[in-house]
Amino acid sequence: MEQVYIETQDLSVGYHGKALLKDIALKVKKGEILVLIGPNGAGKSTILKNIIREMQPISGGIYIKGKNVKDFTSKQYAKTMSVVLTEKIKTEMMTCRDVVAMGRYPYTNYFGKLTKEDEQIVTESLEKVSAMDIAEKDFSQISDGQRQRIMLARAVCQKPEIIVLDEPTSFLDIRHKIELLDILLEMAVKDKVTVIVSLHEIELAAKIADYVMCVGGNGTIEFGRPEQIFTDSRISTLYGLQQGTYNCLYGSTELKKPEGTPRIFVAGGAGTGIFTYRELQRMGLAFTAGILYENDCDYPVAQALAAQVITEKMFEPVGEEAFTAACRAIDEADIVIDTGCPTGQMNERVKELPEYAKAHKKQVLFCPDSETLRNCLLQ
Ligand SMILES: Nc1ncnc2c1ncn2[C@@H]1O[C@H](COP(=O)(O)OP(=O)(O)OP(=O)(O)O)[C@@H](O)[C@H]1O
Repeated sequence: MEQVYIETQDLSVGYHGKALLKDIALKVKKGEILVLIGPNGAGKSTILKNIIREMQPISGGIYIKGKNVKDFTSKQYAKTMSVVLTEKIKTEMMTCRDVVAMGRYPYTNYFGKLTKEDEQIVTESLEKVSAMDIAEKDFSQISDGQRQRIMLARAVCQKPEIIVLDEPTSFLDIRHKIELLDILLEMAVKDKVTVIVSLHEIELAAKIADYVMCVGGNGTIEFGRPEQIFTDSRISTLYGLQQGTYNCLYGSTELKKPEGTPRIFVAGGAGTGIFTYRELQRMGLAFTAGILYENDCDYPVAQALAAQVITEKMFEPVGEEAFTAACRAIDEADIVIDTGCPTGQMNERVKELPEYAKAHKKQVLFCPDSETLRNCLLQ
C-alpha cells in the first residue's frame, strides 16, 4: 500500500497563542490532491501558512514522510515544497522569466547561476502556463491573472514533491482556471506531486479533489472524499446559505426564489425551461413549473426558483395526478409559458397543457424571447 506523504498529528493553528482551529487531521499520499474549502475568514490560509512554515503550530505537528517539517533545513524544504500564494511579491526590474527562474534557486550553486538545463526548465514552465508571450515583460506591470500564472510557473519550475496553493484561481478567467487545474492534475497524476490547494469555486473543487477539507467558520473541520463532502445540505450549512441554493450535482448556484403567489405557469422540460425560470427570477415574479420528471435537467433549477414544481416519477408516463395538479395550477395563473419541451410516448400529455390553458381563456406564450416576456409580464 502506498504510504502517507503528508499528515498532521494533533494539529492546532491560530494567532498570538490562541487556537483558531483544533484537531486538524489530514492524511494525503503522493500524487493526491487535497482541496480546502470554506467561507471567508474560516482559516484555510492559516492552515496553509502552517504547512509552508510561514507560521508555527499552536500545538501538534505536520509531518512529511514521517519527519516533522520543523526539522527540515530551508534548502531541503524548498526542494520538497513549492508555494503559490495570493500575496504580491515585491520585485524590482525583474522580468516574468526572472521571477520564474527564482524557482530554480534551491538547485543552483552559491552564486545562483542557472545551467542550460535550468534555463530549459524555466522555458518549459512558462510554456506550461501559456505565458511565453509575457516572459520578457516587467513582472510589476502585468495583470493579476498573468501574475498568478507566472507564480504557478515559478512553482512548477521548482520541481517539488508537494505544491501548496492559496486560492490560485481567484484572478483567472475561465480558460486559465481550467488550464491551471489541468496543470495541477497533470503534476499529480504524471509526476506524483502532492497538491494542497484552497479554492472558492466549489464546483471546480469537486472536479479535482481526491480529498476535501471543509473549514467551517465556527472552527469545525471535516475531512473526506468528494462524494462524502459534496452534498447540497453540507455545502449550504458550511457557507451559511440562507438565500439562494447550491446544487452539488451540477455545481450551479441559483439566487433567491421570488416571493408571492404564482400567477404564471411554465410548461418546461428537457432544459427548455431554465432561461425562463431565471428570467422570471430576475423580474421577481413567482411561478409554478411543471410537469417535470425528477431527473430532468430543468428540475433542480425549477426546484430552486419555482414556488411550486409539479413532478412525475422518472421513467413513468405522465399520470392523471400530475396532469390534474398542473391544470389546477393553470386555473390559478393568468399566463402560461410553453418553453417547447420535446415530447415522446412518456410525456405526450404535456402537449395538452397549452390547449387546456387556451380553452380556459389564459394567455399562452410559446417560446418567448426575453424581450417579449418582459413586455408581456411587466406592463
Ligand atoms: N495575522 C493575523 N493575526 C490575527 N488574526 C489573523 C491574522 N491573519 C488572519 N487572522 C484571522 O484568522 C482568521 C482566519 O483567516 P484566514 O485568512 O486563514 O481565513 P481564510 O479561510 O483563508 O479566508 P478567505 O477565504 O477570506 O481567504 C480570520 O478571522 C482572520 O481575521
